[in-house]
Amino acid sequence: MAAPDLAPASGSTSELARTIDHTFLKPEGRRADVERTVAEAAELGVYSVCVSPSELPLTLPEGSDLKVTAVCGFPSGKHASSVKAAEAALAVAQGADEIDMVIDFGAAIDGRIAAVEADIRAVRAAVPAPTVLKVIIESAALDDDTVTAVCGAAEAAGADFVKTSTGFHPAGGATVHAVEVMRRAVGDRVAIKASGGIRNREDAEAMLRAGASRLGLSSSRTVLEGGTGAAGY
Ligand SMILES: O=C[C@H](O)COP(=O)(O)O
Repeated sequence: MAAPDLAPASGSTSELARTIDHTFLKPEGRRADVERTVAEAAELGVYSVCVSPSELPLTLPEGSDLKVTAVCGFPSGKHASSVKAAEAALAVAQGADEIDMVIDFGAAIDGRIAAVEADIRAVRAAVPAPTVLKVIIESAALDDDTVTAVCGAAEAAGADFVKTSTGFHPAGGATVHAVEVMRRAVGDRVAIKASGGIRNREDAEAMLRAGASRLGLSSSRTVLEGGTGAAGY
């Protein structure tokens, strides 16, 4: 398993940028939107650019150290495990450094945690380290006990990160409370990514203080510049 990325929050804008997966996942996204997102990610100095798997391979700016993140089983999580595994493996073959997979959170609500763990294990087996595997639990759709149980399943299955949200669920996105519950569940053994609905710097820094070490943001520029971003993905 890759070493968890647990660097604490720090005050500088460039250090905040290095916690960000700059994200563009709009279903109606066009190639020019993705190219703009990649260029903006490089300009802002963020950690990675996060896109849909059909956008891979990406052309990165010359000399850039930008990482590539692809989502998997996104956004519903209701894909067969073998399909998620194949999707993740293809994304890595096409240049993804990190995979953000969505669990079957309906199964989690049912209490079928062993099935959730098996689903994560299937993807982990398809994309072993050094690929970083993040597990999106859609925390706003789950109660705290279920969030805790799913975090345990993700840890047991070898995930590098647990991640709050897709940003697509009507129940909402990341909250400080969810990050705190996740931190209690995984300690410092698994890293935490907060994503979905983070629109300003104050909220971004609150997530980091609560225990996240990575942020998923479509409003990266506005957040880094201290403004308030619009809803988006
Ligand atoms: O994982 C990333 C999310 O889709 C980003 O959500 P957002 O558009 O609310 O920042």
